[in-house]
Amino acid sequence: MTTTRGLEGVVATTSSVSSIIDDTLTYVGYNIDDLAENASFEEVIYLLWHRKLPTKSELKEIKEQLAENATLPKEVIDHFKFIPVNSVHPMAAIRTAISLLGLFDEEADVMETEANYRKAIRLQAKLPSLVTAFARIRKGLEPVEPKADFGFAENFLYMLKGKDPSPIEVEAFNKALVLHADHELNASTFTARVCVATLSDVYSGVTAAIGALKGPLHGGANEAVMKMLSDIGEVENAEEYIREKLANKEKIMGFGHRVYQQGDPRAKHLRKMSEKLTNLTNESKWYEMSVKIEEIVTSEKPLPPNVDFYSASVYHSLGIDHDLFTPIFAVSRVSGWLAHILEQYENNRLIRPRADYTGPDLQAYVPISERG
Ligand SMILES: CC(=O)SCCNC(=O)CCNC(=O)[C@H](O)C(C)(C)COP(=O)(O)OP(=O)(O)OC[C@H]1O[C@@H](n2cnc3c(N)ncnc32)[C@H](O)[C@@H]1OP(=O)(O)O
Ligand SMILES: O=C([O-])CC(=O)C(=O)O
Repeated sequence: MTTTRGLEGVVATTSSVSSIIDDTLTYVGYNIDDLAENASFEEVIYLLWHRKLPTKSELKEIKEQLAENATLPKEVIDHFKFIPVNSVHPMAAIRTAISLLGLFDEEADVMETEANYRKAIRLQAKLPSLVTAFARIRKGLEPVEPKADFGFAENFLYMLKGKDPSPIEVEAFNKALVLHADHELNASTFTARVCVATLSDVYSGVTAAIGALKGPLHGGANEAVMKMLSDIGEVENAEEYIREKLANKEKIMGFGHRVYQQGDPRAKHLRKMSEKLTNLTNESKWYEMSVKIEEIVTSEKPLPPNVDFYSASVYHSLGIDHDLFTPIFAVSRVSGWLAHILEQYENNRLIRPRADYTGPDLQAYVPISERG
């Protein structure tokens, strides 16, 4: 048997959802640059789930379905009042809350295609409500209901802050949602597919995926980037901080990628948005510091920034708490997880690789009475 550490380069499935070929990312054949500049997140959800862009009436319908399904069961809101909201990480709270949501869905274990699609709508609609309700309850505030005439990005910011966001905030947030929606067989999506390939349910798949996204080598990197920027504090401290980390062979969060060789095509969109937003908030130091870090890292190593690097200063400029950055990633990526879960069910086979055993040779069992 040959082993490939971290499954690098292993092709584990076919998929028609998204592709990364020669450093170009496409969703169903549409270039990410095109989608980032032009598409609403709702269009992208539809695209990922149906493998085609929606018509006007299909877009209207999915928007209505998302709006109708955004309300959380009272028990799920109430449970936030009984957990240590001020000490748990929001990703842990959201992971548990998604699992809890499944208990209130009568169709949770109905495995028919139509029922799975209805659950996908419910999960996509409810995740923003969950994240924003958690964020408000821990501050002693009441959750805010979404507005019927707001789109997905606008409603998220509205539910989070309780006031109407500005057009530039909505544009930035929509772009971030579009850019994070899917990414071929990344670790959390693979986790979701492994889970549901046992014919487990959609809620289990999404709960498992949230657990995988939480780690700092994956989605958790965006929060870690903001921690690094905050630790550096001022642009002039960046050089010494980064060079010392590199000399100690420590990882610089937000850099490197398993698949991209030349760079992550999503990063440039977030970089542009970071420049725009930090100027507006009179905190351009976060953008300037990020650019400085990029210059230093790329002068030392072939490690371009990934999607998590500039998203940190974008979310910070939108006034979002730093520990909500990864839950926001989940609010977007759940669309991709659900597309892959539905695809996995369509043509399922158990995912079960092998391990190359490296433990001791065959040993005789020694009874406890004869052991020290
Ligand atoms: C949405 C996302 O998930 S994007 C990724 C988000 N994660 C991060 O930003 C965390 C920082 N980056 C990393 O840890 C890695 O680049 C990963 C996890 C993204 C990809 O990892 P892998 O393909 O497994 O590469 P691996 O971790 O084996 O690194 C290969 C080499 O590059 C170095 N390297 C990789 N990333 C970094 C980094 N960010 N900073 C410094 N060195 C790095 C490693 O130290 C290693 O060096 P070595 O060969 O001298 O030991
Ligand atoms: O593809 C990966 O390994 C990680 C990533 O960039 C993503 O999930 O967006």
